[in-house]
Amino acid sequence: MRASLLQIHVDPDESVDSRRERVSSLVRAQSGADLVVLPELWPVGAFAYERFAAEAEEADPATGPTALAMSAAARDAGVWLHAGSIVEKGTEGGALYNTSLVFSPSGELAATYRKVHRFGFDRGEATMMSAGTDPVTVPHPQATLGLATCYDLRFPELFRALIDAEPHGARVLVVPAGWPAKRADHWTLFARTRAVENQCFVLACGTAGSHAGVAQAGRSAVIDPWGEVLAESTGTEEAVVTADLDLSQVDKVRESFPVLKDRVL
Ligand SMILES: NC(=O)CCC(=O)C(=O)O
Repeated sequence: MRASLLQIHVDPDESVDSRRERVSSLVRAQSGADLVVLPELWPVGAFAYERFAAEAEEADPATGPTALAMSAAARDAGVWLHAGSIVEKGTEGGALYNTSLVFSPSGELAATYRKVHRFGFDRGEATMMSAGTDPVTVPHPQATLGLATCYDLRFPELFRALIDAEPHGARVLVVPAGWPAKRADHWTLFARTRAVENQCFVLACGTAGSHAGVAQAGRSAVIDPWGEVLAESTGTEEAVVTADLDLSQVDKVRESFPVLKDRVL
């Protein structure tokens, strides 16, 4: 599986429309990849709380501008696209969600995932967005994908639910994020930890730039089931991080070091 992570520069000087067009072109340039991944809330910025309500949109490509643009870009490139997340305008009484969108190469919306763990404690996303409730896996033809978003990375029990999902547990964990530079070491530490403890690939795709005064970590990475970093962005600028995943490594690592079988609880 060839995976390309697009570490998008998000900054308030660029309009959402312009960024949407630019990101669509970047996705179209990835034809040949088996999976393209975008970061969390790249249209608006993960910390631009004051713009969440105004930029909220529908997850349906028939009505939501980001969903429509990403559906078309996935189809034109002929790729599976994890389009990162949007501020989703839910149908339930004005609720907002941090919702990831996954498109198949035909442009069909194959899955949505509403972020379960909201960041901010008593402010920001935690007070403005509603929480998702369900772990989501996606049947990519080469490997089942498990979805998580940014702050979710701090909650290992979600990842256990993804690898234990029926009928097929996740083998590639996809984590779009808008992770701040000041906690960049946590981002890389947790991404590698989730790979090692679940004996899975982890695709960790962050943003570049700075929005709402929060400088972003960048440091997107592709990590294998032994915890080795196959490819990464060492800088904080916009970047494309590409790696070829040997998916047979998941079974090889699980068989040669069968730690998952020793779980008691
Ligand atoms: N957007 C987020 O979920 C930020 C998470 C974060 O900053 C952290 O976990 O630290």
